[in-house]
Amino acid sequence: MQGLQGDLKVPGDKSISHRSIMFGALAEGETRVHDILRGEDVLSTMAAFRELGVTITDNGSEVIVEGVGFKGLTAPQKALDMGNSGTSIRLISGVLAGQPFSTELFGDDSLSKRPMDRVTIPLREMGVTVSGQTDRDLPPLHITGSDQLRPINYTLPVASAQVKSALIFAALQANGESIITEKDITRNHTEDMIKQFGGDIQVDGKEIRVKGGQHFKGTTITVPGDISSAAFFLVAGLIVPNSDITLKNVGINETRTGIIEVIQAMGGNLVMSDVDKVAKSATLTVKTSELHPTEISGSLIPRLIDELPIIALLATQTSGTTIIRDAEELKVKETDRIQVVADMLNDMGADITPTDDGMIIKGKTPLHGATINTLGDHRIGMTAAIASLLVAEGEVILERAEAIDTSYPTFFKDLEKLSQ
Ligand SMILES: O=C(O)C1=C[C@@H](OP(=O)(O)O)[C@@H](O)[C@H](O)C1
Ligand SMILES: C=C(OP(=O)(O)O)C(=O)O
Repeated sequence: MQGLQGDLKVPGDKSISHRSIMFGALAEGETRVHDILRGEDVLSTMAAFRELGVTITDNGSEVIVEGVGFKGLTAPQKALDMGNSGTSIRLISGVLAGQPFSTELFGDDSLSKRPMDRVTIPLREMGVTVSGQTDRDLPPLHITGSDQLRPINYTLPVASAQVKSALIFAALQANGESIITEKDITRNHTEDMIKQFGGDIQVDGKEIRVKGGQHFKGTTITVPGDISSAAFFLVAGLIVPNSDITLKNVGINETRTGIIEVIQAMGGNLVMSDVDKVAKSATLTVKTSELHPTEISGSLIPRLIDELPIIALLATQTSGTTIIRDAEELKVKETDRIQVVADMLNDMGADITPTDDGMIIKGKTPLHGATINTLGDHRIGMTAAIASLLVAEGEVILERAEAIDTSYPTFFKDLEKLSQ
């Protein structure tokens, strides 16, 4: 089998890209964003802020956001389309919490099945009027914010950076100091960015303190590559025979590097170089490796939550049984990623038992061709595409492959580059 060879700069981090638009809009003055991810989800965030009266221009080399400050957003003329993006709808709900006008937020079929009660419950406590569909507050959401928000002291019932970030955006507009306590530490890009925009936030382990009434100043942001996108090629490099690939400028924020720890625990040949501690990025080189199983659970889960579909594929090529626990959050992503990943890889010959909060994966299993439908989930699509590289018999037909544009529009071009 011909291996994957060469190097690649993976596209910008999706979480940081969303937030650079949001903070840029809420800051005073201009923000310039380099290497932003131009994936569908981030385009949804950009379109929403344009509807809220913010001028955002993309000249091809950088995105320029003309900040209006927390008081400068204007009521949108139409409902805001959040597309497929959980991050957009939940974080924007927190922004709108402090805006004294009404907004409707809606999304595609997948987003319309995702629970929003995790943000609406605490936002109501702060004084926001918000309603959704069914008892889980599914989208569409109708939000009427308040310019007299009460601060909140809230312990998150789920480990979710989206809920945490929505509450931080609301807290920044409240009358006083809020205390937000995490269930487990999750990605901290919102906290990092508040500091980059000249604001103040106190973090002590899982406890976060935020004062309302802050002013942010526009700045320049360079978005590092997305480790969640790099993950597909890290795994490909480890499991496709005769591979040796280098991924440059990959974000290595400590709240996102769970996959690196899993690869190391499995004995994978991964080398990190060119570490830039300020930009929080590095070069990662992987080579085809013999792997042994590990258990993936507890506080590691939020640090690799979006990588679990491709980690499941990795585990199918590992000699022994890999166990994933404590990952029930996977059920409320773009699809039920426990069931959909197990079904897809089992259809290709894997041995995966889905459980209530994870998977039991027995390896190594050879994989064969199958028809796979992404069901509109980008990470399912990319996992299937990498799995197809191992298929010796039959072919993989990928239906609804366009879902991949959500987070990685140049995925197939990059795969082709490494396949030459
Ligand atoms: O805050 C963010 O940018 C994200 C948080 C995670 O979601 P949860 O907060 O629902 O875990 C992750 O799955 C998503 O892709 C991006
Ligand atoms: C879960 C994801 O994104 P979101 O929640 O923003 O839709 C993801 O990118 O895997």
